[in-house]
Amino acid sequence: MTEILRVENLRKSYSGFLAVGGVSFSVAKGELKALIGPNGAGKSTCFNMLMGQLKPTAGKVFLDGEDITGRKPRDIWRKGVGRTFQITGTYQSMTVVENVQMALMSHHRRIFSLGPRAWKIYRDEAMSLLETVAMKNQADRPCSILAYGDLKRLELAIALCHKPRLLLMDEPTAGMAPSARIELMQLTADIVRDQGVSVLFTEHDMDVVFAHSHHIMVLNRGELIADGNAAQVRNDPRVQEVYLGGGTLFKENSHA
Ligand SMILES: Nc1ncnc2c1ncn2[C@@H]1O[C@H](COP(=O)(O)OP(=O)(O)OP(=O)(O)O)[C@@H](O)[C@H]1O
Repeated sequence: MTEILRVENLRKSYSGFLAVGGVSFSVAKGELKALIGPNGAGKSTCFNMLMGQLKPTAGKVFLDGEDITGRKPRDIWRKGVGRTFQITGTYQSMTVVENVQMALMSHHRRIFSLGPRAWKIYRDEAMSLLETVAMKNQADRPCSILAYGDLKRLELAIALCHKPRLLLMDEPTAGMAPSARIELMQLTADIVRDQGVSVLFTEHDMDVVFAHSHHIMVLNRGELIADGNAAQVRNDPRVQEVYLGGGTLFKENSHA
């Protein structure tokens, strides 16, 4: 297994309160890995430390072997760590393809160097990314009229503009209908398989988590209590205890 991300003994305390208490884990190249846990477990705190928004109290983060601990978010993003958020950050007045072109211009650092010609360039590349997320037929629609699930797929295309080696997805399916959730994660799994990108995501919907993740980590009160495949995590007594018996959360028809 080749690691893209390695986290060693990462800790964060807020005025003496230990939100993340020394977690260690890794994400492999081409892996789709979930980080789950009850509310307040420390998932967002962990993500924010990986992405540079929060400085760890202690511990190290390595990207492809390089120490990126405490680096600025923009540096980490430039090094190939992308992120999607719970709330989409698209420009509502622009069309779908223009939003992707804008992200491509930013990636190629040409955003301020072009005038009206801007919308002619990167269109083919943008259309190809829209094809990846099955949004090509909506390219010229304004974002303001898109369904929420389509906005999330567009956000994924925008994140891919920067050719991330690792993509962090914070509750990607929040606010979506159950069928759209499964579709979005299937799309993400296809991208992981076809492009070799690694994805680490947090999620509250256990059907989504158990249907698509290669591995699952469980955080509870800032401590990592499990890290394994679906069957290992489902059968872990500490995990079952945290999820109040598990029966209703870990469905038998989920993939092992
Ligand atoms: N800025 C802060 N100051 C003080 N405490 C904080 C701060 N941010 C988070 N916490 C606390 O740290 C703990 C972990 O919070 P965090 O948001 O990381 O959890 P989470 O697992 O992402 O939760 P959720 O699933 O509800 O988003 C919680 O007890 C939270 O109240």
